Amino acid sequence: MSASQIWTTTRFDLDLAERPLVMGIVNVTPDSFSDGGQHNDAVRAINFCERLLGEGVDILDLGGESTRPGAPKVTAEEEWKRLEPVVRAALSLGIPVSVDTCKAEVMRRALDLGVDIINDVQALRDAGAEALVAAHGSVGLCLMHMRGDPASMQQQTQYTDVVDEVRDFLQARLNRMLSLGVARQRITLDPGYGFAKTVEQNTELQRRQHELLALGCPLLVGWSRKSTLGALTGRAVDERLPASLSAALASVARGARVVRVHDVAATVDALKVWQAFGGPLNTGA
Ligand SMILES: Nc1nc2ncc(COP(=O)(O)OP(=O)(O)O)nc2c(=O)[nH]1
Repeated sequence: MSASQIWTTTRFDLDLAERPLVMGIVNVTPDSFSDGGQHNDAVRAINFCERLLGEGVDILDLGGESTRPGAPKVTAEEEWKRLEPVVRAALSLGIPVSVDTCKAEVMRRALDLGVDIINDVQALRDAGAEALVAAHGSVGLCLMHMRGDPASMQQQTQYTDVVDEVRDFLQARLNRMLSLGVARQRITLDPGYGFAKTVEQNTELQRRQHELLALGCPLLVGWSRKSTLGALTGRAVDERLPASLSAALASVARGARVVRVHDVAATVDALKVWQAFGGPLNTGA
């Protein structure tokens, strides 16, 4: 069953997905950490969406503000000005469209246009975001772990046990949204690789990622091109495709159901081979 079929029938019930899904990153920003400026206007971003469709993407994730460490804040007006034409065009492509935003105002405008998923790296902590999403009964959600904001998060890496504390955070956010009536099958959870975590903490979280499966929601992960992969390989941000593919497969082997990536075609190929070779899903190994 394709991602679109899952969406039309069950609205983001990933338990029906027969394989890990590929979420393609479309950053309509001048300053994203790896592709900033490449799709920074509506025409180029829309063309990129169409290219990703041809490469086999399952979900488009549209972002209008960088979340890299130290990224400057963008107003809701500016963020939506960047996103609106791309959202409108992406919605006409017939595959699920996600908007990557922390702002309730941007969420509202995206939901009014009919986007399928809200992907919030701050797990709906903006005023009004919880109620807004809960009121939209069919929208899919990704709740991610981070601390602080892009300006402060890398100063907040003090954990007793990073995996336990990420799990406890996600459990609390999940419980909150369930208490507001959001159906569990609409929710994915994300450990937030690269957010308020050191290289060692990111790798520890990966090694024990399967422990997050106890939360009972599909995991969405985003390793693509991130600085931990650079630290492990010595590769610059534009040389991290092999590392990104390896990290995506490692995450899938430990239970991830959606991988959020820049390089869709390569990831689709890697997952095809992994699946053909009997790659188990959610092994927890
Ligand atoms: N759910 C989820 N969303 C995310 N959004 C942005 C980034 C950062 O990557 P990118 O969008 O490429 O960079 P930037 O934030 O600089 O635009 N990572 C994640 C992630 O790991 N998980």
